[in-house]
Amino acid sequence: MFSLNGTTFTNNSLSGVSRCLTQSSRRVSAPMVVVAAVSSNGKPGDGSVSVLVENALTESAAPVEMEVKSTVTGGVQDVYGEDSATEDQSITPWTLSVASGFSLLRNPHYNKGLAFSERERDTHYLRGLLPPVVISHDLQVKKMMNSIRKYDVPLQRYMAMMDLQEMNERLFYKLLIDNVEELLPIVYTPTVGQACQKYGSIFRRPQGLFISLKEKGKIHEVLKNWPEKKIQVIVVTDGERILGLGDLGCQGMGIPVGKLSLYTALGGIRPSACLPVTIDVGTNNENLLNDEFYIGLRQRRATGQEYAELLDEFMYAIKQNYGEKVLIQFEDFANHNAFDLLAKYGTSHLVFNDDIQGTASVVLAGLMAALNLVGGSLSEHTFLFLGAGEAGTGIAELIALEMSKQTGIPLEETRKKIWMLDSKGLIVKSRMEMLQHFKRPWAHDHEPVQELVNAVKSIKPTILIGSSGAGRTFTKEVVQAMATFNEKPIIFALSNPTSQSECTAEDAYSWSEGRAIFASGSPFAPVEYNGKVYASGQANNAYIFPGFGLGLIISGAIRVHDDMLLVASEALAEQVSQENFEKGLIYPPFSNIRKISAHIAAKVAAKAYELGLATRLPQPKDLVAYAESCMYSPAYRSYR
Ligand SMILES: NC(=O)C1=CN([C@@H]2O[C@H](COP(=O)(O)OP(=O)(O)OC[C@H]3O[C@@H](n4cnc5c(N)ncnc54)[C@H](OP(=O)(O)O)[C@@H]3O)[C@@H](O)[C@H]2O)C=CC1
Ligand SMILES: CC(=O)C(=O)O
Ligand SMILES: [Mg+2]
Repeated sequence: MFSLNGTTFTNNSLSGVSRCLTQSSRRVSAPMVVVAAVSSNGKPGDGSVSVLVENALTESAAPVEMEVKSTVTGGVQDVYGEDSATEDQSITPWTLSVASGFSLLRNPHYNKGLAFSERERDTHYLRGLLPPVVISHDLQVKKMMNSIRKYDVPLQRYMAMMDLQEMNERLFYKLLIDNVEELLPIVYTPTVGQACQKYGSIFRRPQGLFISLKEKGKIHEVLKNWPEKKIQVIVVTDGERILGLGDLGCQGMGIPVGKLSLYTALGGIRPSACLPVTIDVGTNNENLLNDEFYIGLRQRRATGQEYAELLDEFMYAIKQNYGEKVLIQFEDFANHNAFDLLAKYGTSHLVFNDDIQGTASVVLAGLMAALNLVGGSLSEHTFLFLGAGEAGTGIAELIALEMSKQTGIPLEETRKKIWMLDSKGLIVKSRMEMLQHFKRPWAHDHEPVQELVNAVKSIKPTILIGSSGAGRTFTKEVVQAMATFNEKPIIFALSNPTSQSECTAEDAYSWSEGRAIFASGSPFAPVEYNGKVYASGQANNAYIFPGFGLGLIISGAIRVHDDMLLVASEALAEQVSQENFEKGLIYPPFSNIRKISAHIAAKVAAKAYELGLATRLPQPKDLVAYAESCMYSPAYRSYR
């Protein structure tokens, strides 16, 4: 235990105290680092734990290095700072210093690289550690984009981005925000898929928490090893259905890391409030099990009670550590767990399944916008899905709900406008007994149909949605069939990454003779067909979850409700401009995403207040302005 300027530090309370200090200081400047060679549990350890403390202690804190040498309790300190009477006992070698000099440059939260001003270089012992030039944040962005563009291989660009995130967090986020359309495909789909496939080889430093079966019984303590304490959003995966790439086990970590970087860049959640988690219960991926560089548990997946117990311990440890209002986003779980987890924890925690709910909301928004181009109301359309899993049935249910709200027709009836095909063919009543529970509402009267093309010809959908994870399944025959009975066929190829997309933008436009209204989960470059350029939209839940999460946080919501998903869809659809429609776009450009997120957040928050699910009172008058004011900005802070 020791005191500094009236604040008492103990081994156990150190990190907690450090966060309190951070929270209480918005106008901080001298970045402070506390270093102790103990574990965060307060036990003597072999590693060192760094806890960042923005200096809120005094207005005039000098950026000098202060060392507090500890003795074993009760001992007498000798001239060397050691207690010879107790030298056989373990000690805690505390050092406490303002982050300055070399350590400041190595600290991603505070580092500004060449943007440190002349004054900061003087006051923070940076002279000589940096070349003489001082450059602006904007010039740093330009320079970094130049370097990133030099890499031809997307994975190299991804690694350069990850290195930057670990070197200079604010530059990383400014780069991403200022160049979102160019960099989204790098930090997110499709490149993040490749990164997960190679995560074992490219793993350098922890970007999130790995919670494996080895941590069973200790998850509460493991959470304390994460340096940040005030967590608002957790994205968690167990790696079993990573994009359309299948079971990538522990290497799925790239997904929570990527999603959370979008929470910050697109939704303005502070990076320190984001926690990526990968639950490792093993993998059934033989290639990974035999890969010497695999980083996860080398065993087949635990299931049943063993799985449920680990998840249960995790969910309750989260609540114990971070409280009732931390948002837990389930991501890329396999459907045999995803629906059950959402149902199980939906009544006790603030949970959101992005694949089921976020995808539903983004697709509904795209459809609402598409109706401006094709006419008719939702209930006048007929829907066919290829893929009846999380994404497919999640979207179908939200569309049916919206149709029911618009028309007053019961949900059981509106569902009849929606047809689904899985790997065994069209979902029909005769298959009912064998169907998983989430497919049953979609089993309608029809003779069995095996092939998609035959289902298209028989059902004659106006809207075709791919959510199968099976690449190139919208064949020429399928798209041509859609174009024979639809003037403007609406075709969504949602599966990620690009390799798994049900068709390409070029396929959709050329096979439909330029008449398709097309959107895809991973981006495609504009396509030229018959002398005209067609730009397609990206139907990806990245439009929804950042703003949705922000809305939950600013209202202090305690539960997610379907009506919040519906208003999020409306908010997104409202952001599509006439100019976008004229280009055939049904989503607004990602370059406006922070404004879009603020609108989504405002509508979600308003709905939370209306439903009595908001706890942050009183309700702000202008929720859009409030949402915007809460958003993290990557602008550099100046250090005194
Ligand atoms: N754009 C976006 O924002 C999002 C995109 N996705 C993408 O959607 C895809 C599916 O995800 P998700 O729903 O979670 O996965 P699921 O595993 O839950 O569902 C996949 C469904 O596709 C069916 N399927 C698989 N292969 C075929 C095939 N060849 N023909 C017909 N049906 C097939 C499966 O059938 P069966 O049940 O018989 O096995 C299952 O019903 C992924 O690629 C994912 O990346 C997901 C979320 C968001
Ligand atoms: C986008 C997304 O969440 C997925 O493909 O799983
Ligand atoms: Mg996902």
